[in-house]
Amino acid sequence: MARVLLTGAAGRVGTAILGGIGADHDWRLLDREPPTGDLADYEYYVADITDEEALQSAMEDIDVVVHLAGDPRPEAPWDSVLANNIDGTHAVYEAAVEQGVEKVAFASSNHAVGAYETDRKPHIYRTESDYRLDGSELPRPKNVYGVSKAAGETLGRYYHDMHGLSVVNVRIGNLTKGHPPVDYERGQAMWLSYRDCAHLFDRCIRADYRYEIVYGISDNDRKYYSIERARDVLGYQPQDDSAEHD
Ligand SMILES: NC(=O)C1=CN([C@@H]2O[C@H](COP(=O)(O)OP(=O)(O)OC[C@H]3O[C@@H](n4cnc5c(N)ncnc54)[C@H](O)[C@@H]3O)[C@@H](O)[C@H]2O)C=CC1
Ligand SMILES: O=C1O[C@H](COP(=O)(O)O)[C@@H](O)[C@H](O)[C@H]1O
Repeated sequence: MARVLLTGAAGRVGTAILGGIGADHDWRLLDREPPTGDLADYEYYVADITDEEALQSAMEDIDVVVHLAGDPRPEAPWDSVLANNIDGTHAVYEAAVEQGVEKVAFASSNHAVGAYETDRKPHIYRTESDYRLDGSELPRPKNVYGVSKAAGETLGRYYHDMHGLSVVNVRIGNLTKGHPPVDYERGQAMWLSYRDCAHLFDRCIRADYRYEIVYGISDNDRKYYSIERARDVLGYQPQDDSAEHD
């Protein structure tokens, strides 16, 4: 069993992960919100992600950090993404190096590459399109939230190259519980089910890798993100497809 620190555990992605693989690893949780419901059963740190002392303590004897904490709003202002997303991710990597953590899985976003869609939409959201981003392309954000996610990916590159951490950046699509977004082609093309989300982060915890950027979507008929890298490197085997909900 890996010893895993999950930051941002009280949010939607954290809920999907713990709901699917909560029994499969030895978890420690961190969030600035106090635990409610089942979260109270876990070892839990209530702290801001920029609190270096709390991070040092939360990462003691931890093998893998799954870093989700941050401002998830595409419309988030600069001061918020600077503090919560960029400073927060920097603080996580600093503590990870200090505490000898082996791997970090970072919740990046489709918004790190949102500008590739300009002039190509809505065609690329449709089944007949074979346009794919595969993770080898440069970031092209359309908002400062996306800029903060690109910065997080680059921080990971630095901490991999200069400090030897294994890093996987998961450019998460659109996570929704139960069914894909309705009347939203883009959201259907980048849908990530709760089940596939939990499985994908399980693979991030278990697999061996160096520095990776993968897309976190289900195996949707409509897609403009390739999941081949996640399949090849992580052993990701998604079970869901937004088309099954049409
Ligand atoms: N939900 C989605 O479809 C997607 C999410 N993501 C990323 O995944 C991560 C999690 O997103 P969600 O679960 O959807 O968001 P959420 O808002 O539901 O959860 C985020 C959690 O992080 C905590 N948090 C925020 N700032 C913090 C801070 N400064 N210190 C400590 N805890 C803090 C919040 O209290 C919350 O529990 C975010 O980094 C987001 O950018 C990326 C792409 C898509
Ligand atoms: O990064 C994120 O992306 C999803 C999907 O983006 P949207 O533009 O289709 O809403 C978003 O729902 C989530 O809040 C955000 O963190």
